[in-house]
Amino acid sequence: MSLDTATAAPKKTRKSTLLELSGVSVSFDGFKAINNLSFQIGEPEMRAIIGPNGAGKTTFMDIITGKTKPDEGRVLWGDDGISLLGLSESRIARAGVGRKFQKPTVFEAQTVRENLAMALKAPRGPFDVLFHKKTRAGAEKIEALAAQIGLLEQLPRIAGELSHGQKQWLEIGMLLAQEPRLLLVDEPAAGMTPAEREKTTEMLVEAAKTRAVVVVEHDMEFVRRLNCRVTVLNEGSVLAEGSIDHVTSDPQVIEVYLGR
Ligand SMILES: Nc1ncnc2c1ncn2[C@@H]1O[C@H](COP(=O)(O)OP(=O)(O)OP(=O)(O)O)[C@@H](O)[C@H]1O
Repeated sequence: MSLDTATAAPKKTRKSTLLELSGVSVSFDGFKAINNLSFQIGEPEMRAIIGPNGAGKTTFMDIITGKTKPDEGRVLWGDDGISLLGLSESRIARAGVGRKFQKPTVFEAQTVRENLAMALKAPRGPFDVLFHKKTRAGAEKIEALAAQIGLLEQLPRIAGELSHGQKQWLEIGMLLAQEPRLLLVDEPAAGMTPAEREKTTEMLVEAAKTRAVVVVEHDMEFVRRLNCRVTVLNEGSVLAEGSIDHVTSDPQVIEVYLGR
């Protein structure tokens, strides 16, 4: 070992943890939808979540965004490990958690440009008032975002005229405009053509270079192309975690999910 290597500061080899859930449980009418769940994601990182219907995937995301408060456990966020449990949904959104639901929710009567402009100007948070003022920097940012989501040519179009896939990308762009540190994406590939799926993969992989991205998806080919660590949920807990090859060869995963 050279002197230089020996005296150099230790290299940061691990991603820092952005979000950590530990021992989280939540029951609905006595039914444990989430059962002693522990989960960690770093920044940046891409993570896929798979699991059978009713495994708790939606509830897991609802807990992160503050829509559902757990009965037990901890949900810690950011460099200082602050608890998200006492925070409202809009406060959590402002802290940097963005969520993309399965159904696209863009402003159909506005153009693609207007949709992105509103998202850029909007204070972070689902119910905050939208207001906007045109600036040169804003126009450049809109174009950069549109390029990122493959909609540069579509900027003047009314969002309602876009294809399903394009609407999904527009919404991803609107979320990225808010610069979330964690982006939660629910079944992005649903209803998309193979070409659209491929573009969506590229977009998410790119987004995950600078932030944490959690993708809940049933389409295993799509998950494989994300080329990331996979967490398998079942009955509200983590059943398996690791590479796609690791989890898809796990006999328990095959039994509860893949072998259906
Ligand atoms: N508000 C609620 N009240 C009662 N039960 C609920 C509620 N929300 C979820 N559940 C139940 O908790 C379990 C987990 O549901 P969840 O929607 O989180 O699963 P999921 O993995 O997202 O399923 P899917 O793949 O079908 O979307 C299910 O059995 C569901 O019926």
